Amino acid sequence: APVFSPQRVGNYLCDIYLAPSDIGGWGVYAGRDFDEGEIVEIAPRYVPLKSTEFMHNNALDDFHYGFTFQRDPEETSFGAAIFGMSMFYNHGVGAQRNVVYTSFGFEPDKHMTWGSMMIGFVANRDIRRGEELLSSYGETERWFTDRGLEMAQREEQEIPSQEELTKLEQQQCAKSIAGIGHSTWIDRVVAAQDIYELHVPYIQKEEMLPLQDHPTAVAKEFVQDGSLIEQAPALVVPMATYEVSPLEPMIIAWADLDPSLQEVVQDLREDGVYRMKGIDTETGRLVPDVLEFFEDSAILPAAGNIGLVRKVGPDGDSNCRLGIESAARDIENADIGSSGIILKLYATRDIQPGEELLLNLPDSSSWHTKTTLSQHLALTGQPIPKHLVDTYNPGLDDISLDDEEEPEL
Ligand SMILES: C[S@@+](CC[C@H](N)C(=O)[O-])C[C@H]1O[C@@H](n2cnc3c(N)ncnc32)[C@H](O)[C@@H]1O
Repeated sequence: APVFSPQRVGNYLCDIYLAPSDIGGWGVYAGRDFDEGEIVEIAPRYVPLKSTEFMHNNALDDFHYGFTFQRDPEETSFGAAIFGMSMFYNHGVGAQRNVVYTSFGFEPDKHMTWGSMMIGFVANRDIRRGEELLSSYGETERWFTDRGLEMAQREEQEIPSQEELTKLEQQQCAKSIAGIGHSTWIDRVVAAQDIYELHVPYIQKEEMLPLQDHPTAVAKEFVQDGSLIEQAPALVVPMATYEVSPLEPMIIAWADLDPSLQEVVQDLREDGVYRMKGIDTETGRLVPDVLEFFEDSAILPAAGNIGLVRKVGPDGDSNCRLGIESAARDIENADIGSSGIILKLYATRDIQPGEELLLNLPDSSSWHTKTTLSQHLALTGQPIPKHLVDTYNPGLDDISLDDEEEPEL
C-alpha cells in the first residue's frame, strides 16, 4: 500500500537529474529553470563521518564533504557522505559555477545538533533547464593538483533543444524520492531567497514530516513492471572499512550480490571497470585500484536514492532489483569517472505512486552499524527510517532482560 499520499507524490517534479558530463564521469543537471536564490536540492540523507582516515583512504576521498567548524575550530576531522546528488556536482569556475553548497546557516555542531537538519545547494544565478549544475570544490586548483588531476574549464555549455532535453529527462530522471528531499520542504521552508541571504529561521523539529512519511525511498510516479526506476553512479569501496562504519546499512556487500550480479561484476572487472581505490601498502599513496579479492569490496550507492532503498532480502516481499553496468558503456568516448559503475534499479512488479521501494538484496548490516547510523541521523536532526528505528529501539517483546545477545532482527 502507498505510504505517501499519491497527491503529495504527484507534486514532485524532476528538478535535477544525474547524467554523463563532458567534464568527466557523471554530473548533475537542471531539469527546469531556476531563479537566483532558489533551492536546487536538499540532500535526502547525509552521514557525518568523524574519521579522516576513513574519508581519505578510499574512493570517498573525491566525494565527501569536509566541514569548517565555525564554532569549534579545533574540530577538523569531520566530514560527511551526502546522498542524493550532492557528491556528484562537478567543479565550476567563474560564471560557470551556478550552485552554492549550503547548510542553510547551520553547520553540524555537537552543541546544537538540531541546527543542522539540512544540507543542500542553492542557485547563485539564474539557471536554464539543461545546464549542468556546477559547484566549487574550493577557490583554488589545489583540490585537483593534490589528486594529480587536471581541472577542466568549460567555456560555455551547449544546451540541447527542448525536445532533446525532454528525451534526456525521461531517460535520466529518477522515479524515486527519499528522505528529507527538496520536495518535502518545498512548501514548508520559508522563501528560498531568504535562505540564500542566510536570514535563516530556526526550523522546528515539529515541522518535519512524521516518520512514516519518509520511511526509505518511494516511487514518485507509477512504474511499470520491468521498467527503470532510477540509475546512478556508485563507488567501489573497501568492505573492511565500511562494515564497521555508519555507512554499512547503505552499502551492498559483494557477498550479498546474487550469482548473476557477481558474474556481471566479474565481467566488468575484465573490462577494467570494477576498480577499488585504496592505499598502496608500499607507497602509502591512494591509487586507483587495489582490488585483489571481490569479497574485499562493496558497492556504495553514492548518488541518488538507491542507497536509501530498503533491502528486504531475496525471500522478502520486494518490488525491485538491481542492475550493474559500466559507467562508460553507452557513452561514446566517455571516461569512467571516479566511480566506474552505474547502478540501475528496475521494478519487478507494477509500483504505484507513493509505494515504498523494496529491494530484493539482503540487508546484512550489523545491529551495531544500524544503531550507529540511527544515532548519527538523530544527532543531526534527520528523520530515521522506521526499519532503523526498530533496530535502535526493538520491540520489548523481542528482548528479555537477561538476554545478553543482540536482539535478532
Ligand atoms: C565529486 S566527483 C564529481 C562526480 C564525477 N564527475 C564522477 O562521475 O564521479 C569529483 C570528480 O569529478 C571530476 N571533476 C569534477 N569537476 C571537474 C573539473 N572541473 N575538471 C575535471 N574533472 C572534474 C574529477 O574526476 C573529480 O575527481
